[in-house]
Order: sequence, then C-alpha cells, then structure tokens
Amino acid sequence: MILLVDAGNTRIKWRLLADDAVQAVLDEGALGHDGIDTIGRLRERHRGPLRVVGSNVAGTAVAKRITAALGVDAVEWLRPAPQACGVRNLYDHPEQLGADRWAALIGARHTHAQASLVVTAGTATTVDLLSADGDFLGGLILPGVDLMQQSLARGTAQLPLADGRYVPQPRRTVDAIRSGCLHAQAGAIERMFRQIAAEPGALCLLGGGAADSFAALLDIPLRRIDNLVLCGLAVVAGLHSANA
Ligand SMILES: Nc1ncnc2c1ncn2[C@@H]1O[C@H](COP(=O)(O)OP(=O)(O)O)[C@@H](O)[C@H]1O
Ligand SMILES: CC(C)(COP(=O)(O)O)[C@@H](O)C(=O)NCCC(=O)O
Ligand SMILES: [K+]
Repeated sequence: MILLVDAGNTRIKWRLLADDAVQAVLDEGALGHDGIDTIGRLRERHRGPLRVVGSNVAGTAVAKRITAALGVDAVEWLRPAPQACGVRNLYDHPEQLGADRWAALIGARHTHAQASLVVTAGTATTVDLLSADGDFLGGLILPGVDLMQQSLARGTAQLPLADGRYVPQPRRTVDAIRSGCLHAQAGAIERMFRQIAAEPGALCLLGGGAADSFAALLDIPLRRIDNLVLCGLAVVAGLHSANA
C-alpha cells in the first residue's frame, strides 16, 4: 500500500492506494492539526507494508508527528527540485517553492498537458502558471479566504468575524466583508489567467478546502479537482507515468 500525505497549514489530507496494477483508492481523509496523532488509526483498518510519500509545508514538528503516528521508519517527503516528472521549476531558488505547490504542478501536468493556471485555495491561496511545455513560470501567494476575513476582524475596531454571504451589491457589513474577500480571490485568479488565456486548451485547475466558496464566481475555463497535491504525489511515487 502507498499512503499519500498532503500536510498543509490547516489540515492534513491523505489518500491510501493499493500498490498493485489497479491502484484503487482504499481510503482517504483529512485531519486538523490537533488530530494528527490519530492518523495511525488507518493502519488498524489496513494492515500490511506501507510506503508513505508526502508533501509538508506545516513545519518539521508536524512532519515528525506524522512519521511517529504512522509508526513508519521514514516518510518520503517531496522536495521541490529544478525539474521533475515533466515539470521545470523556474523559481529563482527552486528549493524555496512550497512542496505542496510543486506536487500540485506535477499533478496538473499529468491531468492537463496544456497551458494551465493551478490554483490551490487553502490557508493561503496559490495561483501558479504552468506552460504547455511544462514550465512553472511563477505564481502568486495570497491570504486564503478565511485568513483574509480574520485579518479584517483582527486589524479593525468595527469589523466582526461573522458569516456574511456573497452578494453582487453588498449592503450589510458582513456581506461586504465576505463578498470583498471572495472577489479578491476570484479577481486575482482571473487576472493571472489572462497571461495564458490565448493559448490552446488553456484551463484553470482549482482545488483546496476553500475552492467551493468562490468557484462559481470565476468566468474562465475551469475544472474543479479535489486534491491536485495528492494527484501529484501519486505521480512522484511512480503510480502514474507523467505526461511529457
Ligand atoms: N472542514 C473544514 N475544516 C477546515 N477548513 C475547511 C473545512 N472545510 C473547508 N475549509 C476551508 O478550507 C481551508 C483549508 O483548506 P486546505 O486545503 O485543507 O488548506 P491547507 O492545505 O492550507 O491545510 C480553510 O481555510 C477553510 O477556508
Ligand atoms: C504558500 C504556502 C504557505 C501554501 O500553504 P497552504 O495554504 O497549502 O497551507 C506554502 O506553499 C509555502 O509555505 N510555500 C513556501 C514559499 C513559496 O512557495 O514560495
Ligand atoms: K494553498
């Protein structure tokens, strides 16, 4: 069996695959950081040799807790490289790219081998340009939807942390906050998409825990994908042959 682990700043997402020709998904889930130590329970349900391949952007303490909770000798943590699985990393310092972004780009390349905008809406939202040749050209990091809302509540006297809703012409404070944060996400994505819009088959691939909050606002060619990071980790683990 192969366990794929995407350790983000809010949640740990995991997927267990059979290590055979079919590569069926045996199980999957997500845990908050306070639940990391329970990840080992999947081994009670699925016994046998386990290889673990992961990406982690949540710090070394989280990595250690995951390794310990799984009771494995080591996790193969993905490190961003100048090139892997058909993707070239044009970051000035390739090793400084988030491992989750690197995995998502590899997953995107395998999913759609034309120009793509790879968006992961998590704690932070990342908006990454991937060329038809498999070059990661660069991308944005912005606060995720929740972080944007929290920062307004923290940094002002009058703005609450309350559940507003998206409306085109907000006339209540809470709706103005919610709509503003969702527009900020959608606007950044649509503006970045302009850089590839003229290319054949150009597509935005959108995933992450907060993706559904603004997906409907996007007026660009779009495919919602549950977890591109895990797809990319599967490619890295050698479970799929990468395109190009
Ligand atoms: N059940 C949930 N628990 C936590 N966050 C959730 C949940 N459902 C949706 N979200 C949203 O998803 C975001 C976290 O998404 P995720 O992709 O797990 O982030 P990360 O990779 O940064 O850990 C949260 O900031 C929140 O906006
Ligand atoms: C941008 C991120 C914080 C996103 O993390 P997430 O929202 O998935 O928890 C993470 O990819 C990261 O720490 N990146 C390192 C810096 C960079 O990618 O340039
Ligand atoms: K993210």
